[in-house]
Amino acid sequence: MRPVDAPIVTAAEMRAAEAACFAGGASQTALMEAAARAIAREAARFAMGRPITVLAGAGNNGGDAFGAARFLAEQGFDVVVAALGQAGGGAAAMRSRWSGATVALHEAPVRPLVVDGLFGIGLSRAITGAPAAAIERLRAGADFVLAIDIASGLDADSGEARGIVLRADATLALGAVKRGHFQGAGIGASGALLLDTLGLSVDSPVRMLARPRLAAPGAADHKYTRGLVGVVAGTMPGAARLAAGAAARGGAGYVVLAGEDAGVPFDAVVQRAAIDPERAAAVLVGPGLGRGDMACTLCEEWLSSDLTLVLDGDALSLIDADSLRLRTAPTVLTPHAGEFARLFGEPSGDRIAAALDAAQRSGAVVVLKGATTIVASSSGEARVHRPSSWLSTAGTGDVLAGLVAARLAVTKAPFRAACEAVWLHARAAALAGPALVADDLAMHIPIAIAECL
Ligand SMILES: NC(=O)C1=CN([C@@H]2O[C@H](COP(=O)(O)OP(=O)(O)OC[C@H]3O[C@@H](n4cnc5c(N)ncnc54)[C@H](OP(=O)(O)O)[C@@H]3O)[C@@H](O)[C@H]2O)[C@@H](O)CC1
Ligand SMILES: Nc1ncnc2c1ncn2[C@@H]1O[C@H](COP(=O)(O)OP(=O)(O)O)[C@@H](O)[C@H]1O
Ligand SMILES: [K+]
Repeated sequence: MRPVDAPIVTAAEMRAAEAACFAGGASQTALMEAAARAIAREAARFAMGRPITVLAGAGNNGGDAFGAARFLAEQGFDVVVAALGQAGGGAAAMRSRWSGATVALHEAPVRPLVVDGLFGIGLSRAITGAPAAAIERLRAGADFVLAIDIASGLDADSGEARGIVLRADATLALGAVKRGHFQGAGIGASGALLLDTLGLSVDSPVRMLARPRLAAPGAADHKYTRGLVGVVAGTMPGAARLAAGAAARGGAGYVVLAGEDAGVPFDAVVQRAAIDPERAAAVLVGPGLGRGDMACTLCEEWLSSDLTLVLDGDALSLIDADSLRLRTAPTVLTPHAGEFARLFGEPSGDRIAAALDAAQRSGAVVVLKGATTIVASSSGEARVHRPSSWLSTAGTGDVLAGLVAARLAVTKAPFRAACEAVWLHARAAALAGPALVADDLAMHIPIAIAECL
């Protein structure tokens, strides 16, 4: 199945869940048989009758592979297993049940479907030498690679490549999806992500972002109760106008664009005026703000206010992460990788862990943007989402910042608001389609909202 709202685990969390399952009386062989059956089911779908090469390493990932080969052969598929090393532990039992053709990895025949059971969450060092050469040869010749649990060569936590990676067209995650599927080289090397939980009970405060449930305004609502968003314009007023337009379409009742050079807003609900602190439910500071003296002063003024803030773009270059802890009102930060590194230091491999650390340190909700976007709260919750790569165009971050401010004004709940905004932003991108520009994105927000009512 395609995972939705699924927990995302580290290798250590996965091993703990497996251990709890065994402590509850389940046998390792039974779990591996269930895994093998699930892999054979998916492989059969992708093979469509074509010959299959199954790669089997020495660990349990290889055990899953030997079991899958047996089930596929029983269904009549032409299967060869290419093995690396001597299977031990539970994998040895699976190997002993396989009586079909087996060759060494370096002799693996190139076939249309390759099932990758070389290494899973137990990868402990870089793949180099003869196995790396075999991987390159097989990938070049295969039409389709199905990875068992995780593509071989990916670090299960950070998604970083350790030596060569056998890039997959689809990955069947076993038990739970892993952090490495969403990060680093794992973004490009996992292909379509599928999940079989194998009946394991896994929970985590880190989950895939699900479609939010939104409510239409109530009969008693008016423009102020629905939430007034203030957007502070600076030296590049176009960015603030874009954010204001997104905030207006994101459900805010009223949007005020403030600044000397704000220009004429192009949306009826966006007024050019000063932001009334008594009425503003959320204020966005940063898109196109500039970094000069004026921008510094504005930033300091808003930071010292007791208003809910979204800090984006230039504001993120003018603030100090630790001073945010002094704020009494909620703060949401929306940095891209460069802004994040400036504020909190270069993240180690695991960006999810880095975003959680940053949220804890600053006390703010952190939206770490990129090919995978992570929403992290200071209480240790995170939601992870992979939007369309067509978002990688100027101005889409301003749209997201405006959306966060709008959802904050509506919900008054920072983590929830950031999650809603990230989902709506990605959905609007999917609706806008290829070659989108930031203005198209804003136009599609109402359709994305309609899908959540
Ligand atoms: N527990 C269960 O019942 C279930 C587990 N499941 C499955 O188990 C998988 C985890 O299995 P695992 O822990 O055995 O580790 P795995 O990924 O097979 O690799 C370890 C082996 O590879 C070797 N090795 C590592 N790096 C290497 C390198 N670069 N080059 C060469 N060798 C290298 C390493 O050698 P060592 O480091 O010990 O020298 C060891 O021999 C998991 O992803 C899922 O598929 C599911 O079916 C659910 C049921
Ligand atoms: N490769 C990518 N795949 C998916 N989304 C991306 C990718 N690169 C950037 N994005 C998204 O595009 C937006 C860019 O924001 P940002 O870098 O702040 O740009 P800008 O400041 O020009 O608005 C973010 O929402 C980010 O998640
Ligand atoms: K694998």
